[in-house]
Amino acid sequence: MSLLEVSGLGISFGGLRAVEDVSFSVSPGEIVSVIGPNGAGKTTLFNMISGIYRPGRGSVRLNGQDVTATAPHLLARMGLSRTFQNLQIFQEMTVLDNVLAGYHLTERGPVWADLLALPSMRRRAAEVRRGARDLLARVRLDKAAEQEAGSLSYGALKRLEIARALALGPKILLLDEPAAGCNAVETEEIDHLIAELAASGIAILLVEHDMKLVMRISSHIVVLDHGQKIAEGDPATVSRNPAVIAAYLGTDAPTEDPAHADG
Ligand SMILES: Nc1ncnc2c1ncn2[C@@H]1O[C@H](COP(=O)(O)OP(=O)(O)OP(=O)(O)O)[C@@H](O)[C@H]1O
Repeated sequence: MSLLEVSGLGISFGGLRAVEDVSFSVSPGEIVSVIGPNGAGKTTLFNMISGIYRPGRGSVRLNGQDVTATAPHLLARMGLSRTFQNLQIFQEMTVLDNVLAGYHLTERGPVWADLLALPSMRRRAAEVRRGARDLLARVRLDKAAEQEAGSLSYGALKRLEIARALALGPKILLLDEPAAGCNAVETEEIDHLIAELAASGIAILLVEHDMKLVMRISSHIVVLDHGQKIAEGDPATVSRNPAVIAAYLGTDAPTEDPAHADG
């Protein structure tokens, strides 16, 4: 069974049908990318899946359960985490504290236990710190744990954001343009990290403009244009699809023509 099932999802803003009747699914360990020219509806689709927008039509199922329009913090507890197109990092906090912030959603201990510094809470706090350090090692930022986040390179900040999303132990991770603004080396690091996360069994749903990255790592690609799904399939099939090529050639948006992006 698929981990995430999106069925007939749609939303309108005023008269504009920003997303219309979009369906697809994502299984554990799979990397599914959503691509399309600027304004195609990718971020809006992400916002509906992650509970930020209430869909006008259709449904989202997580592990067989209907989670349509469930609040983001509840979805996070149920195993769906996301990152955002614009960095959501606390620049003045340390790298480690940024990851620790990601644990808040799952912490459910009573406040009085915290205030009394009960041994159980101290043990839990130590466990969480160990977990946060393990996550930093996973994104290759363990040596920077005590540094101010603001001192990191852009690519490192993008990986830090992924580490924070991992704090919640997601079964599926939604990544909104994880390589945007990164140079070639940083993009390759993100590429390896995403592949490692998928290999560990996490399902990945990706929105990304970097076609080389998309074509290299995706198991499946969903193509949107003007809010509608115009194609889907493996990278080779999608990059040869005439409707996809036409959608990209009709705009200045793409980083690269998907038909020539496998090099
Ligand atoms: N909150 C909103 N209110 C009104 N219109 C919106 C809103 N959010 C998105 N739209 C419109 O919906 C359409 C889809 O936008 P969306 O940002 O989802 O596209 P996108 O594919 O993510 O684009 P990009 O690649 O530029 O990030 C656009 O026409 C956009 O102007």
